Amino acid sequence: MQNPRIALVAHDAKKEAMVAWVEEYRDLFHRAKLFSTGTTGGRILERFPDLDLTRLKSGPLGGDQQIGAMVAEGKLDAMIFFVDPLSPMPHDVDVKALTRLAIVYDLPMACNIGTARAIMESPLFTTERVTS
Ligand SMILES: O=C(CO)COP(=O)(O)O
Repeated sequence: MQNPRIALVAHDAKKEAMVAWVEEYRDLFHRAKLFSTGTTGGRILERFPDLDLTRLKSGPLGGDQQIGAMVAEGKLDAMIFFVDPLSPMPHDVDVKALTRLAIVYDLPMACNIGTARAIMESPLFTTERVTS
């Protein structure tokens, strides 16, 4: 895929892991269009300022819902969302809604590093899609 459109989101306890994971795939991400919730995007851009990354609102302030709208409009090719399974979230309903939309629209979505690696190394990103 030439310019994959990828959403990157991480809860606070997972933000370091997200930045480290972006480092692993930085070559691919340099030709991707990235979209992140506010704080996650800020952390990624601090480390990789040259990425094409659009920061949306912070998750608890509507960022998850903005990404959900992109899913519903077919504007994403994959979503990587490192969820913190051990902390209660004030915006848990938004997280659930976002996950639900990824299922509804059959969007490849990873909630942990293992699945995120599997997606990035899948034919979706490693081979050119033939379009007619
Ligand atoms: O809370 C989030 C996802 O639910 C992430 O939002 P931030 O990237 O703004 O911290």
